[in-house]
Amino acid sequence: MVKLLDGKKLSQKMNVQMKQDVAALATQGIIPGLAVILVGDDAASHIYVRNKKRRAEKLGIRSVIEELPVTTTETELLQLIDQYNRDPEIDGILVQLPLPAQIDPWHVLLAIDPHKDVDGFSPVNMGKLWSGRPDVIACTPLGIMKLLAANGIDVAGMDALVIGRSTIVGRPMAGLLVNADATVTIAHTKTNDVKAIARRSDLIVAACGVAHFITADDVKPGAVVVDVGMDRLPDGKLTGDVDFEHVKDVASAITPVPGGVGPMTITMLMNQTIQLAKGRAQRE
Ligand SMILES: Nc1nc2c(c(=O)[nH]1)N[C@@H](CN(C=O)c1ccc(C(=O)N[C@@H](CCC(=O)O)C(=O)O)cc1)CN2
Repeated sequence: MVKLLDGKKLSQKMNVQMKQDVAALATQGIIPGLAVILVGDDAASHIYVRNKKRRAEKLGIRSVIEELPVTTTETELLQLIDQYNRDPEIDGILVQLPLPAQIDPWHVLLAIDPHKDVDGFSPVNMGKLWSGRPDVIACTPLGIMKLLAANGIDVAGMDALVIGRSTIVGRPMAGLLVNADATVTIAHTKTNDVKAIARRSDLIVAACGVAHFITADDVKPGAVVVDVGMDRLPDGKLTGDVDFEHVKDVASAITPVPGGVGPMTITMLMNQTIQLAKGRAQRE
């Protein structure tokens, strides 16, 4: 029987601990603070940001949502980041991606104080991860590691394939897997025969943004399959990079879309905001 890696269920379970952590911080006079900056009109980003706000409210985290027009300049955005870098009641700063073309995401990542970089995308935090000394970690890959661990899946010794080399998922995912003693291949658009690599992998993390890219023929029997994709079928239905209906008959464990990796992303964001607030409590 295939094991369903249910991110919604694990998120609900983690809510209990997070609420306790927030209550404990409150006794020290600390309310975790999260600043979320959204530039532009991307419809999906607006939904994600709204969900982050709701989730923060439920947990007792103070969230500040900045919705900036699509015409915002890089200088204006960097000034706002600087304001939150200096705000003692803000523990985490997140700039929702993607950004409009006039803003260079690299400049944004350099501007966020690494101690408040709740996304873990800044070069300091990415460097720490790849140095085997992780601090703040990108939420989606961290959520995947939690989901695997919560389901008793130890990646040590596994041949793992990460499809995609983005800052949000592929690169930090590979770093986490290496740190957990997996042998990792990162595939990208120029990789020769990614499907052949998939067929010999014990773990596949698909983050390529192509609906149903991984089919049952690409999966070794018993492999673990993690789907980070959020793609739309021609009928508008949300699906992933993995052909779930057929791959579930070959894999030993698999994440659904929706309800797998996605919910864990927001859960880890909340958890890391709380962890950063705990750091503030220790310093004060
Ligand atoms: N600064 C960041 N930008 C972006 C990140 C990020 O981690 N940091 N990740 C994504 C978007 N994202 C959070 O920001 C995100 C995407 C999807 C989900 C989610 O819960 N998905 C649901 C399905 C939702 C739907 O029905 O459309 C699921 O998979 O079950 C959460 C967070 C890009 N930008």
